[in-house]
Amino acid sequence: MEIQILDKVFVPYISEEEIQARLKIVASEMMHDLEGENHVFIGVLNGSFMVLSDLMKYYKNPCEISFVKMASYEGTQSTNEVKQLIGLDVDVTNKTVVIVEDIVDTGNTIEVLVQLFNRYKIKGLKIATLFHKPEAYKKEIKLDYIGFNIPDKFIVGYGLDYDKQGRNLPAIYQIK
Ligand SMILES: O=P(O)(O)OC[C@H]1O[C@H](OP(=O)(O)OP(=O)(O)O)[C@H](O)[C@@H]1O
Ligand code: HPA
Repeated sequence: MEIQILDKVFVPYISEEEIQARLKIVASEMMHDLEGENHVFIGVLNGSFMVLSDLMKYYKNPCEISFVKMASYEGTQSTNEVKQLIGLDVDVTNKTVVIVEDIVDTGNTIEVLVQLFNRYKIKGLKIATLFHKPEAYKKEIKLDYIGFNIPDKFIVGYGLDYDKQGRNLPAIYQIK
């Protein structure tokens, strides 16, 4: 069923069940790769609050979890300027850092995050994202875990907003 958020109409795109099934698979891949490693998951607020919460319910290795807050989008457009609004509050020294994003679109945000974490003496850096738009991606940075590759169309739900609305939807909707 179509939904309206502010001035835009969205159509159902990826269901709650499809998201949860994919998260279980990604969590088990991560558990295999990170076994025995001292590691910390870093969610990128606001968008990643839902994916990190659900992903961690399926993730059984001992680990730390924290968040940073970055923002670059206004409405449906990237501003090309990524601001850090809440900084890092965990010691990442000698740990493997796993950045968890809801979406990697142009790659502007992830580029700033990689620069940020490379300033610390970390053991390694991995990037996980639930959604990725390969056609919009402008960077060379490798993404280690991708939930869904999607076309270059604006989506909303499951943490992702349109003008601050729609983050609470449990499924993903695509702009009509
Ligand atoms: O690859 P990019 O083009 O940089 O887009 C991806 C970023 O955009 C969104 O964040 P946004 O800046 O909208 O902030 P939010 O998480 O608070 O919604 C999303 O959560 C990613 O962090
Ligand atoms: O498609 C999108 N939807 C919501 N937020 C976003 N941030 C980057 N791309 C998107």
